[in-house]
Amino acid sequence: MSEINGKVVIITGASSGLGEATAHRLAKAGAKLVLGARREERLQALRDDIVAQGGEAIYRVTDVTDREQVESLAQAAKEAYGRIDVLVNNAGLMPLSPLDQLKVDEWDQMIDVNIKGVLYGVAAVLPTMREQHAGHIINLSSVAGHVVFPSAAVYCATKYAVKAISEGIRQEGGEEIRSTNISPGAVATELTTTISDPETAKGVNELYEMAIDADAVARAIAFAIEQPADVDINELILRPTKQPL
Ligand SMILES: NC(=O)C1=CN([C@@H]2O[C@H](COP(=O)(O)OP(=O)(O)OC[C@H]3O[C@@H](n4cnc5c(N)ncnc54)[C@H](OP(=O)(O)O)[C@@H]3O)[C@@H](O)[C@H]2O)C=CC1
Ligand SMILES: O=CCS(=O)(=O)O
Repeated sequence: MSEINGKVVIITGASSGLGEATAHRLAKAGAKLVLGARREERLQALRDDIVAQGGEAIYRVTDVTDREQVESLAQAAKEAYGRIDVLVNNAGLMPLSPLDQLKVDEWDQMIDVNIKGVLYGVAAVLPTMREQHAGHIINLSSVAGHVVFPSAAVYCATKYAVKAISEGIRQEGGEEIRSTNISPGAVATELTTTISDPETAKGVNELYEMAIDADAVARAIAFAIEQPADVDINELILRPTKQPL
């Protein structure tokens, strides 16, 4: 039986894309899921789908920029299932644009969701994982957390930050807390819809013609979780085979 079976897994940004695909894959492997995002109707549909297929899931409407809401998501996991085994810190957005356009509100939003949201997730689960003497935090960085490219300075900065946070968790986690940094390249999701600059959107959408399916990332996440407790998969980079970046 898979190591995933019976594990309590919180997923932020579960209402679409990688979060949704991961929820489906982990539910099939027997995980007990706690789903968070802002769009309730999407979460409800996902929960219903998982339950209809014999899986276990609850959801809480969660904006990861609000620390109290992230704490409530973790609390819901403990109330429903008694523990937290894994947090998939996945919620994120990518409104790319050249720095000269000074889209400072979008810079703020990326910092709030992609960095502070991840940290609020860590703060919400770490005390419980310490009490349990076990836990696993999986953060969604990106290829953009390894290379910088034009129009992506702030997005890349957030994903480099996520990579640093993952390594910090690994170093401080000791024997108890596993830390996995997942860095995908182009994956077909709703991510590019957050780009408000038409020129940038055009270029990115051309790159994303090669995008791979979200389940590719879900499989990588499942691979990290299903390792035995003494094996910590720290870093996974996965791209479309033909992605040059
Ligand atoms: N797709 C790709 O090519 C790649 C994606 N990634 C990363 O993967 C992660 C998931 O993105 P992906 O699935 O592709 O994109 P999607 O746009 O499909 O999903 C993003 C998810 O984040 C949620 N979200 C956004 N803002 C908030 C918020 N304030 N609070 C809570 N949830 C929020 C959205 O839910 P809702 O709007 O309902 O709140 C949605 O469920 C991101 O961190 C992204 O940077 C990394 C590399 C490549
Ligand atoms: O996060 C996005 C993936 S890529 O466009 O940087 O490869």
